[in-house]
Amino acid sequence: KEEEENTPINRFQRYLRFKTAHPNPNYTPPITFLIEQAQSINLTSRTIEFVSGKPVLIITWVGSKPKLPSILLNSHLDSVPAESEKWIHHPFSAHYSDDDGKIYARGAQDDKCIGVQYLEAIRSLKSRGFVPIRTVHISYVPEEEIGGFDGMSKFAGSPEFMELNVGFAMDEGQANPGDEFRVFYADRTPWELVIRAEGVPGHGAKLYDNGAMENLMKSVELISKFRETQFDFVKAGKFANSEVISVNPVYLKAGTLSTNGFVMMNMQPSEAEVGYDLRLPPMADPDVMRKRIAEEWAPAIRNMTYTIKEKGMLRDHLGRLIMTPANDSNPWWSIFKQAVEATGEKLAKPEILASTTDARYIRALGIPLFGFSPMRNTPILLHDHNEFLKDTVFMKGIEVYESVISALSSYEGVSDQVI
Ligand code: MET
Ligand SMILES: [Zn+2]
Ligand SMILES: [Zn+2]
Repeated sequence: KEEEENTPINRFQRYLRFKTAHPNPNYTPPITFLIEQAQSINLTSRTIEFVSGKPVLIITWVGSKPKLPSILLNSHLDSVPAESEKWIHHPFSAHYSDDDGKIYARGAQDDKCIGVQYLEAIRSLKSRGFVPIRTVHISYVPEEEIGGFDGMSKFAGSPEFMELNVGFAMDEGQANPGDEFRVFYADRTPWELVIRAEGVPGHGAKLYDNGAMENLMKSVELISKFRETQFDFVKAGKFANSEVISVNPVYLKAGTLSTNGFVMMNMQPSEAEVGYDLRLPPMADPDVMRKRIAEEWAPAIRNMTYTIKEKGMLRDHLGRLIMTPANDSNPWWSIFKQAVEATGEKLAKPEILASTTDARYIRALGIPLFGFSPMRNTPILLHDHNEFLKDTVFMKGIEVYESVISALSSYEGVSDQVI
């Protein structure tokens, strides 16, 4: 038992058991745990609360040339909710069986694995006497799953972040069912699209034009057609999921309520509303999208209005697409790739991530960043039931990070210009 308590797997289980799932993440216990871990390997840590109750933790390993731009390894503390009754093991038990080696927990893949692997890799490098040239910072941020506004967005915009003098960063990626590790050089940008229709109400038995529901349904059909054309490119193998525009309905709201809370079934309502999760790849033209929404999906001539909440940006303040070059023009790419390959592993072709991470706030500052979660031969289970990671995959990830962190922190080159 005592032996078990000192293994990397056990430390991973302990981190997984903290309830940091929305809607009520409690960030204090995992931060206390991480600070203890940092102290056990003589790393310094500090916590900053940009928003009360939503702390950011920064753990630091000072390099021998601390004036060189640093390396930042980021992960988020929070996770999405889990419907425990639909799991085979409780999502916060971090159930681990020696038989199949699977560790079940919400956050096992997204993204508590990397949060622990960063520290375990450093623990191992330290035990071997490795000394970094560049300073390495590890950040743990809250609120990623709800957009990062009270987390990484505030952190990346702070003087404290500027002082870290970050030259290169890494953040979460995604699992691969195949043999290679995946790496991501950009994210898609999320838009929350809400479309509303208004019209005259009418008797449920009456056929008439320009009712709110009828007008909203017309738009829903048009949007479904657009969704289909995008999906067809994916199905035909022309583009990856992350290279097209996705638009998925997430709620519908309509109906006239009677006093007891039931919908009046004989009443065509005067208002109706639909909400979509829309994601744009970096190369998409947002103006074309806005025009399509204004003219086709929510035209004023059909008494429709809309709002778009852009939860990210496509370009940085200099008007450049927010992407990190994943080729030899970027020295960090070469160092990263070689470091992964030095462990006997292979990298898949660099990709755009279909979803969205806090990486966008760091890349927007002009800092090169790759998304990477070293999970291969692993089904993609983020936000799904029965999220798990195998012990062997977790342990291999530590070895890969040892190689990556030692290579990145040893780079003395001058190519530190913000790209
Ligand atoms: C909407 S901001 C990003 C939150 C989450 N990571 C997602 O991709 O949905
Ligand atoms: Zn994540
Ligand atoms: Zn997630």
